Amino acid sequence: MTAEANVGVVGLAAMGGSLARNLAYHGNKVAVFNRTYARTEKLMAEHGDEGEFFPAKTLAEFVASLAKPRVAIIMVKAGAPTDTMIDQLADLMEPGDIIVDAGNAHFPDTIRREKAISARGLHFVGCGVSGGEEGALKGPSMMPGGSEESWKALKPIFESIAAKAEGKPCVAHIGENGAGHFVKMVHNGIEYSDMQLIAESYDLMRRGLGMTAEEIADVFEAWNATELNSYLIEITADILHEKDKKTGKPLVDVIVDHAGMKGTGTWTVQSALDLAVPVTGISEAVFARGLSDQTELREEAQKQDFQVGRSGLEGMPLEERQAFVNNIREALYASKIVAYAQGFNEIQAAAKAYGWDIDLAAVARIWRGGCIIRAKFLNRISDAFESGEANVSLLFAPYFKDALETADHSWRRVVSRAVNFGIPVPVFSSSLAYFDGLRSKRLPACLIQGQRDYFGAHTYQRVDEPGVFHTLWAEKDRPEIKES
Ligand SMILES: NC(=O)C1=CN([C@@H]2O[C@H](COP(=O)(O)OP(=O)(O)OC[C@H]3O[C@@H](n4cnc5c(N)ncnc54)[C@H](OP(=O)(O)O)[C@@H]3O)[C@@H](O)[C@H]2O)C=CC1
Ligand SMILES: O=C(CO)[C@H](O)[C@H](O)COP(=O)(O)O
Repeated sequence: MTAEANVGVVGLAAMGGSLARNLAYHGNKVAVFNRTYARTEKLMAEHGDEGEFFPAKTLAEFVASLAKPRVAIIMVKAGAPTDTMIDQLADLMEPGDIIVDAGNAHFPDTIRREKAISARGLHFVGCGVSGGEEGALKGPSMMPGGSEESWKALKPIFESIAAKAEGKPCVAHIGENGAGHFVKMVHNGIEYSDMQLIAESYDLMRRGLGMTAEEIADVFEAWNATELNSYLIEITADILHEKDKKTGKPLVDVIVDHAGMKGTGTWTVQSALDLAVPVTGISEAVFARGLSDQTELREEAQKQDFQVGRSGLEGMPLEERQAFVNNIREALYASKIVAYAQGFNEIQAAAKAYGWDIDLAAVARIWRGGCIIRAKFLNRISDAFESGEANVSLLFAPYFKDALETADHSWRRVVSRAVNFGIPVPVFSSSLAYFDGLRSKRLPACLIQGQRDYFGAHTYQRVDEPGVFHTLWAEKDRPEIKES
C-alpha cells in the first residue's frame, strides 16, 4: 500500500460516505475505512469512479495509505464508538498527524479527547459539520476547533468541500479544543427553535384558522420570498405540499406527532444553564419535543376532555384571516431574532468561560450556506457583529431593533390569540417574555430577593445605598442590619 492519500475518512454511513465522495469529487485523494467492510465495498461499487479512493480493509491499511502528515476524519456514531476509533487511530498514527472528529460530539468530550491526543504529540480537531447527508455531499457548513497549526493543514481540504455563500467557503477556524463542537451544538439548538416556531405557525394556521395543508404550504412558499427566506421555510412548504401515496391525504397528517431528538438541543440548554445564559426559545423547543413524546400522559389528558379554551378563528372573513397570517409572519421573524440573539449570547459566554477567541461575525457567515439553519438574514447578523452593533445583544443592533419594533403589535396579537384559543405557542410566547423581561426597567426579582432574605437570610442589596443588608424578619419592629 503506497502512502498517497492526502486525507482519509473513517465511517462510511450517510455522513461519512457523502463526505468522502465530496472530498474525492474536489480532487482529494481519499482513503476510506469502515468497521464493516461491506459498507466500503458498496461505496466503491456505487461511487468508486467519482474520484481517487483508497479503500482499506483494516485500519492499519487505512493509515498506511495516508501521506504524512496524515489527516484522518472520523465520522462514526457519537459517544463510545468515536472514542474507540480515536484510540485505535492514535495507536497507529505518529506525532504531527491529525485526527478530526466530524461527528456530533459533546464539547466536554472534545476537550477531554484533545488533551489526551495532544499529550501524545498528535493533533486532535473536533469539527462540527452541518447540512445532513446532502450537505456532506454537496457542501456542508464546517465548524472546526483545535489548534491553529492543525487549521493550517486542514484549511485547503475543508475549503475545497465546504458550501459556498456569496463565493466564500462556509468554514472558519472557530477556536481551540472544543470551540467548534460548541458552536455546532448551539447551531443545533437554534435549529430546534427555528423548527418549533415554524411548527407553531403551522398549528395556528391549521387549527386556529382552519386552513388546509396545501393552503399553508402556499403561505410558507410566499414567506420564503421575504426576510424569512431560509432552508427550513423552504422544506416546510415542500413537506406540506406532499401527499401520502397510500391514502392521498397530506403526508403531514399521517406522520405520528412525536418529535425525536438525538441530544444536541438538550446539551445546548444544559450548557446554557451552566453558563447562566437564558436561552428560553431553545429550551422551550426542547421541552415541546419532550411533551410531544409523552404518549401515555397525552392519552390520559385526552380522556380528561378539559372544557377550556375558545375555538379557533375558523370562518373568519378572508381579509381578517390574511391579516392574521401576516401577524404570524412578523411574530415568527421577531421570535427567530430572539432565539438567535440568545444562541449568540451563549457562544459569547462560553468563549469567556472556556478561553476561546470566537469571531461571531465569522460564525454567522459560515451558517449562511450548507447548514440546516441557513437563512438570508444571517447576512444581517454577520454585518451586525462585524460593525460591533450586536456586541452586547443582537437585539440592540439597529436593523434588528427596528424589526422587533415593527413586529411588536403582531407578536402580541399572535401570542394573546393563541392563549385564548388554547393553541400552545411556547417559543413565540417565551421569546416575547424574554424581550419584555430584558427591556423592563424594574423586574419583580426584588420581591424574590425579599422572599429569599425572609426564609433563608440570603440578604439583599438596596437601590439607594451600597452594601449587603438583611432584615431580622422574626424580631419585633424588624430592624435592618448591614452585613458588609
Ligand atoms: N445524520 C445527520 O444528519 C448528521 C449526523 N452527524 C453526525 O455524524 C456522525 C455520523 O452520522 P451518520 O452518518 O448518520 O451515521 P451513524 O451515526 O448512524 O453511525 C454509523 C457509522 O458509525 C459506525 N460505527 C458504529 N459503531 C461503531 C463502533 N463501535 N466502531 C466503529 N465504527 C462504528 C458504523 O459502522 P458500521 O457500518 O460497521 O456499523 C457506521 O459507519 C454521527 O456522529 C452523527 O451524530 C452530524 C451532522 C448531521
Ligand atoms: O446535526 C444535525 C443537523 O445540523 C442533525 O440533523 C441532527 O441529528 C439533528 O438533531 P436531532 O436529531 O436532535 O433533531
